[in-house]
Amino acid sequence: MTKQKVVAAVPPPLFTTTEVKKQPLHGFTYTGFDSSKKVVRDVDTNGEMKVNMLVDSMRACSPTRREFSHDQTRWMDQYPSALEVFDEIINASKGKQIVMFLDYDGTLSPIVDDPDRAYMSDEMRATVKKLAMYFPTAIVSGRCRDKVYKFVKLAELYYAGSHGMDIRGPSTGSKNKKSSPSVLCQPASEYLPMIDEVYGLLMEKTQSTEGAKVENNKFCLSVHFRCVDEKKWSELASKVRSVLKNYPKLRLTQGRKVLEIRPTIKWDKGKALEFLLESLGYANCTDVFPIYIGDDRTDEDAFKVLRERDQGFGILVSKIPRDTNASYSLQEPSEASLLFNT
Ligand SMILES: O=P(O)(O)OC[C@H]1O[C@H](O[C@H]2O[C@H](CO)[C@@H](O)[C@H](O)[C@H]2O)[C@H](O)[C@@H](O)[C@@H]1O
Repeated sequence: MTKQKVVAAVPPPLFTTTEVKKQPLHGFTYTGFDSSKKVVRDVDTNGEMKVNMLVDSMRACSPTRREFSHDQTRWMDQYPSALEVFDEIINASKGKQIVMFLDYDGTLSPIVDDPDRAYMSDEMRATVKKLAMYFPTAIVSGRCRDKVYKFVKLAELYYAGSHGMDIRGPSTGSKNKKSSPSVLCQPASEYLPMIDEVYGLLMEKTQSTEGAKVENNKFCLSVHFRCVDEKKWSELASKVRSVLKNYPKLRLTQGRKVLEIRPTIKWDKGKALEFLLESLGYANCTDVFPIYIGDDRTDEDAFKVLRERDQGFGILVSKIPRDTNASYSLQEPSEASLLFNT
């Protein structure tokens, strides 16, 4: 993208903390995929979600490549590789201000067994750094913001951690005297004590399930089952459910071999994208071109916002055909790096 004619980046205006209106409670909500690749939303009003339903969806969210191989060609026709249509993308963005939104895991770093070792390559870091010299660039991750910053290590970016519930702007100041960036948006701050409490309970409950790992992402939690024997998924699902049934203000969503627990507030990566565009002064702007690259279910909220705004587009990183609101696809993180260097 370095050859792209760039519209001068507008310096971001001063940010203020955003107040988010609290939404009514929805009880225990699960969002996931079924095997026919349709989005399923099962809300059990009594808070009694069946564990086997959750296990089914854990399986459906973890399909093997083999299961989908025959769909691949058709899917690639519908969601062409962003690398192949690069010129089209550049043409569509001409005269507009590109704003880049990048998911972390599975987009900038390859998926690995140990979430604490999901490092991004130096090459990818250099590429993102270059990108941020031309366009306002944000990392939008399910992870705790501090943790994702430790992986990315680029002070000039915007960071939206905890699925967008913790947003900060770039650090400013000289190399020797960096002024710490002010918090821009933390719509779920009142949930912190509850999240900490549930983290403790989940750690205790799941410690006997071999391979399970609970990650504290500050405003949300992850229960990883990538390293859990599939025969134990049901046991793990029961444990998670038994804790969550006492917390109707928390909901359960699902990512790549991970159960994600988060507040029921109506805030997601899509809202974070809108917040950042607004903060950058592009709320009602027609000449802005946001590009969002992500690999996970949670990135769909951002893809959807772009479709609804009819601005820019989403790029899904996936080797496996999936229903998506993105417009283009990439197979893996290394292709994202290739795209930026085209
Ligand atoms: O929004 P993201 O930046 O994509 O974060 C979503 C989750 O990413 C991490 O988990 C995923 O990556 C791990 C490391 O490759 C992998 O082991 C795990 O199976 C994946 O689900 C992160 O650890 C989670 O907390 C995030 O919610």
